[in-house]
Amino acid sequence: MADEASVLKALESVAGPDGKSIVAAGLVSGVNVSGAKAFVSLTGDPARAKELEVLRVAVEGAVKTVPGIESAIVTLTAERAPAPAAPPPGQAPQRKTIAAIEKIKYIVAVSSGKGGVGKSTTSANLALGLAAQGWRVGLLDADIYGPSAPRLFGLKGQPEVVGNKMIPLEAYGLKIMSIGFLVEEDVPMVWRGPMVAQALGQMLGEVAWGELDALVVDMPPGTGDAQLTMAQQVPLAGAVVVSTPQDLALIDARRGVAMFQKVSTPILGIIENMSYFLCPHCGGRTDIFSHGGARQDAEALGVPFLGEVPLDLAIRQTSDAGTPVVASAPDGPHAAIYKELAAKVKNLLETQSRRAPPKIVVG
Ligand SMILES: Nc1ncnc2c1ncn2[C@@H]1O[C@H](COP(=O)(O)OP(=O)(O)OP(=O)(O)O)[C@@H](O)[C@H]1O
Repeated sequence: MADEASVLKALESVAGPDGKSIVAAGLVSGVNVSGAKAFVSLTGDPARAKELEVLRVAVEGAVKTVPGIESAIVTLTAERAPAPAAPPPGQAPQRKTIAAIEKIKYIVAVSSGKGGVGKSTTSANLALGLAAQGWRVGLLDADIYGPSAPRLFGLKGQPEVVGNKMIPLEAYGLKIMSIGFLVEEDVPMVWRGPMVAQALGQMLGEVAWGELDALVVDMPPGTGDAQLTMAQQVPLAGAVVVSTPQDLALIDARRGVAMFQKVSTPILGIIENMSYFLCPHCGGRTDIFSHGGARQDAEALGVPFLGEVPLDLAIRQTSDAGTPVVASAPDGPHAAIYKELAAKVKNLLETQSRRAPPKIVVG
């Protein structure tokens, strides 16, 4: 079976613009083999974009000669200049967009300041809630540290590649793409900045999303470099920040809000997850953590508070069984909560002016 080493070996025979092997010249920034598919990223000087494009085709040909490889996706990533300093007050930062995603009306990030607050569960149910409003919806699981779409939607297998595009998997009417479909589950992933950009670029620009009203992006938790890179590179229409009521999570949520503000992405609002406990036996409500913190935080930060989702056994069980609650019990009380949140998000997206269409910026 083909592996990264055999692909890299084949790449050694490809000469770069200066005649040296592209491997020796350091142009290969990532190689990933998944079954019979190879993903190769080339990183080079944007001033040589034309030469690199010719090279991309040559690399594709070379990779396909490796026994066991049936298709190759080769992408070009511009060498990133150091992150620009904060823009002058009142001026939006320059946005580097790595892919043209013109058929997607709104791209919405779902983010959290820290892990484990239910960001993925919220993303999945929010996406289903938007679909329930009649929208065509995609879900991009960009959580490179712990992709959860395979578990949440009970999806296994790899996306088919047709031409040079990956076909998203489908579940409950959503088009779904996850980094978890591309890499083995138990392979530890170490992500450097350019690889994050590369992976995201592939999942956005090299997936046949088709026409979508909304693409919900389940972001990696936290507010570090990877998250900032993503927020900068995706032409986001807005961001939803998920938080739990504990103080620490709220401090992190504030950081999450600040991160999007830094890259001039409108915050659509904060959702408080695991806000209160609903007893499955008596239906009684208990505020396990001090309640209302996210609402107060949202008010203090001047961003909308979208609503509360209870800590509820049915939500956990359905999420972990691959049947998110909005899909498995669409008329139940939990689905009603998510649908209401989705209606608010839809309304905010529609009322807020649409961002300029993304441009491919090289350099
Ligand atoms: N409202 C809720 N009620 C009950 N369980 C929940 C709720 N929201 C999420 N969970 C459960 O909490 C766990 C963590 O949720 P999830 O994976 O969505 O979090 P996350 O923030 O995406 O985590 P990570 O940072 O690890 O990606 C899961 O087992 C999920 O089923």
